[in-house]
Amino acid sequence: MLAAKAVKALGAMSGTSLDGVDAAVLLTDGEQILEFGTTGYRAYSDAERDVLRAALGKWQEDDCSAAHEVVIKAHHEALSGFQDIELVGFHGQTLAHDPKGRGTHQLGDGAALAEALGLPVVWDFRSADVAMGGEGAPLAPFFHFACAKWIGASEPIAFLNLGGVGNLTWVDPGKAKPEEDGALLAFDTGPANAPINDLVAQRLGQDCDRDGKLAARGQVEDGALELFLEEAFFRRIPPKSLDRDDFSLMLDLVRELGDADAAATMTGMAATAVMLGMEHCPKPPSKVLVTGGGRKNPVMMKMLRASLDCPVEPVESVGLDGDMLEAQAFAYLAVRVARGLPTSAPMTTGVAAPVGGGQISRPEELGA
Ligand SMILES: Nc1ncnc2c1ncn2[C@@H]1O[C@H](COP(=O)(O)OP(=O)(O)OP(=O)(O)O)[C@@H](O)[C@H]1O
Ligand SMILES: CC(=O)N[C@H]1[C@@H]2OC[C@@H](O2)[C@@H](O)[C@@H]1O[C@H](C)C(=O)O
Repeated sequence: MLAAKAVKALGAMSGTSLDGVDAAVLLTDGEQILEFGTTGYRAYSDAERDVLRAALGKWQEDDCSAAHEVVIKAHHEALSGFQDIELVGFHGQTLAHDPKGRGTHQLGDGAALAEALGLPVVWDFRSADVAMGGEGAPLAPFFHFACAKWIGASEPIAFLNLGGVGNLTWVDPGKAKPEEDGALLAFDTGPANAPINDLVAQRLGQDCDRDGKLAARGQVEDGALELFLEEAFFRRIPPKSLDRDDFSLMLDLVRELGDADAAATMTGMAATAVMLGMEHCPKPPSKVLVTGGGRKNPVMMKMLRASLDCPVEPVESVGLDGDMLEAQAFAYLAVRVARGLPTSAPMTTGVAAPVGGGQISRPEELGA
């Protein structure tokens, strides 16, 4: 059999924290990571972020035309400066996620982006999984499996993404393929940065609790934490996923607290949710590698280290880039889609059988 061709793919992620578009190049055959490439970031302006925020929770494209313009413009700018790209993986902006009800909504027409960039674009990664009974999220786990191989892991490890929402992937690197039974277990752990961002935005007009400085001055309020942990979500057996605002009750739980105690309590809620999630893993991981913006919050990292029984390190400790892992993941998944390989499996999303999500749009000049 011929070896699969290596593809220079460009992935783009606009995450739930609404900070901007991450872009990253990856050379891959859709199985192995062959080389990490250049990266880019295009921040949303405050005005753009307000437009996106106003569109959260919306399902109809007609109700989101201003947000759609923002998403396409920002991605066009974020993705334009790269050389020799063969394929783009475009996640889009999640506006709403209700896999057992209305479905999942990632704003962004990949066909429009393909025309704008003059490149084939893989997009709509989550719908096929949801249509087959899956959660449609998280989708980075197949890439985490490839990362575990790339770093030469020999023991089970976990990747923890602390974005707006948190998600955990337990990996057994001894398995040959990610869709194999026992290779992966993945799920959203709970809210991570999104509610903290919302808290400091409402109370202080800031975009995040930078370096955990506010939380560091406060105390976790145990009563609020206990009420939070009563949420049925934490008792659900994974795979399971969340919408960005599923836990908006958190703001009510800390309403009476001062700013520092409220930030500390919310940070504690995110860390404790991870600890509870860890109990679902088939066996304890040898370490937890943390990716996403939350790894830059020392208070969050300290709380995680205090509550987990294994080393907790940023992914940089193994040579990965925690700001770009999700963008790289969608470059990787795009190549898998192009090759007809699955992108999720029963133990990553709860889907009935391994499935390849995503559709490919080619610009007219390349032929549809
Ligand atoms: N220095 C820092 N101190 C504290 N928090 C930080 C810092 N840097 C980033 N963050 C937090 O990380 C968030 C961005 O994280 P990330 O880019 O991983 O999220 P995302 O990709 O938008 O979300 P998701 O993974 O849920 O889609 C910021 O909104 C902020 O809350
Ligand atoms: C529906 C959706 O967009 N979910 C995001 C969100 O942000 C983190 C977590 O919740 C994860 O489930 C997912 O993103 C990552 C990239 C994923 O699919 O792996």
